[in-house]
Amino acid sequence: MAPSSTSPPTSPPHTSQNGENGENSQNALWTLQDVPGKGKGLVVTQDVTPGTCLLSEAPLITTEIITSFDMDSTEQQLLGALNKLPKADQERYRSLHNNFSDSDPTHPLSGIVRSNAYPLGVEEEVGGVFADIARINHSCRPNVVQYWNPLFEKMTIYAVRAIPKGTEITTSYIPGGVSQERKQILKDHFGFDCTCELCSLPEDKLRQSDERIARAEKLDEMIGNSKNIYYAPEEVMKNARSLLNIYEQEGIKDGRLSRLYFDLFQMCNMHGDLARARCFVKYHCDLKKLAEGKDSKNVYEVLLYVKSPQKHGSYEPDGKWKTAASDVPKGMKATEFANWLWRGNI
Ligand SMILES: C[S@@+](CC[C@H](N)C(=O)[O-])C[C@H]1O[C@@H](n2cnc3c(N)ncnc32)[C@H](O)[C@@H]1O
Repeated sequence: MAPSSTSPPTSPPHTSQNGENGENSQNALWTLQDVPGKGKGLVVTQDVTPGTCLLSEAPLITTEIITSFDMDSTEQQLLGALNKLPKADQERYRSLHNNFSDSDPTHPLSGIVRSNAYPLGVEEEVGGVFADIARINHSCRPNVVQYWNPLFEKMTIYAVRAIPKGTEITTSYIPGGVSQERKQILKDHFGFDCTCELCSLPEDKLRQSDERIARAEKLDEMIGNSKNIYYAPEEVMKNARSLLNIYEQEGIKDGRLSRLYFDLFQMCNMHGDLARARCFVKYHCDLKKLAEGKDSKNVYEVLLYVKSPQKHGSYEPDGKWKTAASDVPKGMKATEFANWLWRGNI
């Protein structure tokens, strides 16, 4: 369980936003509260189901304005950008947490960027500071996923697991890894010692989790290797099933899971198996919808392949696993279907 707080809320409850057009619903979904050992955090005020949009927010400031590596100039550029904002937004920015206020007291605005900015897209250099999203603490087993929606120029936060009332909303600031690596990155880049539910497990449980994650990384590497996909697809299928089991055990619901399904989609397509390709791309698409909303650019892009997997560049019509997209079996029991889907590797 993510930590929850019994402290009184420090702001009134906030409403959900549907992520499609930013309209507010009437539901108060979260409040800003003190969270023991982590400063402030966002805590849900009601049970939240997976796929709920908890926040959809435009940045107060983006780091596009930063053109210098010199800290004094960076601070000046941030000050210039901040002064252009309405007074209330300036105050919201200045009130955000700065983890570097002791080590670098002369650059407070830069310290706020370093402590709170999110990249605006995958492998994107430009970051953004968001007034509410900045209050979400990190967990190595998070319950939400953040996604920069370039179509609306907003960061969205969707629940990817059920979040019981009173539980803190947590996201991951990093891509994953075993506990020692995670701790090191969080310390080096964000300046804090992680106290999340995963890092706080008893030693033996943490060791077991680390072993699973290390094995998952090896499997992921094997599956991502194009030679294996081409020459050893049966082996890849078996390893993918094992990887899926680890993700289930570890509660991993982020991009690693949706990428696994996309890899399988491409592999089945490459071997002419349109029926399984269609199933795997559908699972990928469903996960993207859950984590990014149905108005995500990534969802629009893959919907075409759910309908017509052969339109993807990976399709090889004379592959050795040849099936038609309409060959997906109907009316099977779940175990029978899984046995078909995984080619017996269940
Ligand atoms: C982006 S801010 C999150 C909101 C912040 N707690 C606040 O009061 O505004 C990141 C900071 O929160 C704290 N924090 C976030 N996740 C944490 C975790 N898992 N363990 C310990 N501290 C955490 C650290 O001080 C970190 O530098």
